[in-house]
Order: sequence, then structure tokens, then C-alpha cells
Amino acid sequence: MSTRKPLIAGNWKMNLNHLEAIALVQKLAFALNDKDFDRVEVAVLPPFTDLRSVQTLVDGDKLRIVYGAQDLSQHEGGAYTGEISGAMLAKLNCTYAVIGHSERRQYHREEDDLVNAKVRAAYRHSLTPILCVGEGLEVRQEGAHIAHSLGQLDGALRKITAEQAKSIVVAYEPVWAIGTGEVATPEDAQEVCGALRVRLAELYDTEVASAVRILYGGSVKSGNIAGIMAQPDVDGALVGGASIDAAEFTKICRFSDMPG
Ligand SMILES: O=C[C@H](O)COP(=O)(O)O
Repeated sequence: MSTRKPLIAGNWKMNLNHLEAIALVQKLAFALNDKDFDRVEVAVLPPFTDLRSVQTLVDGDKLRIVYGAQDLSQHEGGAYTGEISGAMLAKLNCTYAVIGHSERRQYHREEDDLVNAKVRAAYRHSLTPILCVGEGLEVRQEGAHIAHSLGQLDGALRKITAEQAKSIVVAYEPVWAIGTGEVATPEDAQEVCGALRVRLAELYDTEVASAVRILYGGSVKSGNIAGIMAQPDVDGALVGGASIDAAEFTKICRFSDMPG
């Protein structure tokens, strides 16, 4: 039995302004109770413009919800128009920073070197990376999905020490299952999540491999979460569309009450 605390993280993507963010976090705080937070870590990942409002609410009401950003700059500061630094996110008490999401890789041409630089930037500011890996449809059809995902993991972890790697969160998100309603089967999720854990043991050691939480992401809903969470190497979910619906996200956080 793993001692890893499950993590359910809601990636809001480019949805909800800061007022809507407050309303959603309030609804979640009202719906979830201490028993839920004892069992599961619940994180929200709002757009940058919402973070200060979320911080104020979480601090003011002493909520057990944690939060983070959807990206960060690899740079420390200076003339990088439009970028947000790790120091800025740390100042807002962010716990997490998503790095290498497939939408960043696809629309902003983020490659493994940049992803690695961002992982290192996150650690410089004590932010926990939620490192996303996963294959597109063509790679899956060729049967190269494991090699592809392991390659992205290797690339992201260059120059990352075992001590740092222990705290990373890895999210396996098959691109063909994101926002498509096409969910990978629990066995598909386990196949890659298990391979990622084996690779962590090869890159570091079994202590690191058994400490790291590996999430699944891609069309997660209350109706499919239980089967996914029943897999031995899946420690949570990175939820997109369903995370901006308070009732649905609450049910996902209560995955152990959902039918498998
Ligand atoms: O970060 C979340 C993933 O991209 C999954 O998004 P989705 O749940 O809308 O498929």
C-alpha cells in the first residue's frame, strides 16, 4: 500500500476571471470537508490573473485548498515581456507550477530543454513542478507512447538532484485524451504511469520512485475517476474541463465514493 497522498489538481486553463475564481474556490471550500482534505490533497491551478485573489481567500479563510500556476518563466527577471517569474509565484505562496503541459508544448513550441529550464527555475523558488508528459495520437498508434513519455521525463529531469526529484509531481496526459472525451482506459494509464515510476528508479533510486506522485490527466470525470485511481501507480489526476464545475470537481475529489 502506497503512502503517497493522492493529489487532485484542477487545471482551469484560460477560464474564469478573478471574481469567478473566488466564487469557485468558495464553492469548493463549502463542499469539501476536513475528512476530504485528510484523504486527498486538493489543488487549483487558475490563470495568473486570479492567483492573488485565490491567495487572499485561502489565507483569509484558512482553507486547506492549495494552489499553483499553469506555467512559469525559466528566467529570474528582467526584460521578458509577458513572462511571470518563479519568485513572483513564490511570493503569492503558490505550491505548484505546471510545466510542459501539452498545450504549451504544442502552441508555444516548448521543447524538453525549455521544460528542463523551467523545472530548475521552479526548484530555485521552492515551487513543486507538476511536470506533464504524454504522447499524441500518431505516437500512440505507432506503439511508441512509453518511449515518448520516458524521453520527455528524462529531458525534464536533467541536472535535477534526487532530493529535488523526490518532491516532483509527474502528470501523464495522453494528448489524444485531452478535452476530447476520449479517456484512456485505467490499464492505459497504469501502463505508462508504471513505466514512468520504473524510469524514476533507474534515473535515481527506489526511494525517489516510490515517493513521486504520478497523476493521470485527460477527460477525467466523476464517472471514470474511480477506475483510474484504482491503479497502483496512479496517485491522482490533473483535471481540465471538469475542474471548473464545483459539483463535478468535488465528486472527483471524493473518488473513493464513486463507482469503479
Ligand atoms: O491539464 C489537464 C488536461 O489537459 C486534461 O484536460 P481535460 O480534463 O479537459 O481533458
